[in-house]
Amino acid sequence: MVSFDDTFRRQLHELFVWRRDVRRFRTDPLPDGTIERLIEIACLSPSVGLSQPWRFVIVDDEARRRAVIDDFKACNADALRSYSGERAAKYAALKLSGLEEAPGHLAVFAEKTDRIGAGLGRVTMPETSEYSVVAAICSMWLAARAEGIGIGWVSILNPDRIHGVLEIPDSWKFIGYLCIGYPQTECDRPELEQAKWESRRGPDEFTIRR
Ligand SMILES: Cc1cc2c(cc1C)N(C[C@H](O)[C@H](O)[C@H](O)COP(=O)(O)O)c1[nH]c(=O)[nH]c(=O)c1N2
Repeated sequence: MVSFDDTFRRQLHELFVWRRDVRRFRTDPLPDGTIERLIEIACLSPSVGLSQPWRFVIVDDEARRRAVIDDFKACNADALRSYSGERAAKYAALKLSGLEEAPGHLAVFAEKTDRIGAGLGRVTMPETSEYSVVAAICSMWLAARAEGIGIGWVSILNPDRIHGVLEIPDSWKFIGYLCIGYPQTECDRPELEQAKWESRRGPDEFTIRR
């Protein structure tokens, strides 16, 4: 039996508070095997029917990384055009990826056709395979933070282009692109809150009873 004491619980709470979406990375490399170890932890996550639909692509190739950065720039420019006035000015000032600086690039996909798990839990809700992959990313996000490593989730990308750049099978659905590295700073408040883009709200705003 394993049990967790108050000290651990307090520290775990601190981990939740201090996990951040990181966009500002130091460029020093991660120790060999770091991303592989984080993937190992991610694979301990819950998954529908124990289907383990997560698929990880460590992107080391310079040309592919550059193509992802170019795609981000194009998508971000499109996104900027969807805002006007003060919002547009604010959006333009945000830093929304650390793709250029982060030593680690990890693309994450959900395998949609694999028979692992024999379809259990997915018959009425096939999207639960994507949910399982998101759960895996969250585990990795927290585990990384516990080691002082930052992760930034980038979704300002065109999934079809990412598929092409990385030569990914059609049955894999793109879930997210993660930048991984040492953060320049640490903070207990989301960067979007510091930039006055949005503020974090309390649980009362999101909870109802029936
Ligand atoms: C599915 C998904 C997709 C994205 C994000 C998150 C998630 C869950 N986030 C990070 C997001 O902005 C961040 O989590 C919130 O602002 C809250 O900040 P903390 O994560 O608490 O630091 C994010 N951030 C960013 O700068 N560029 C991006 O493309 C995305 N995309």
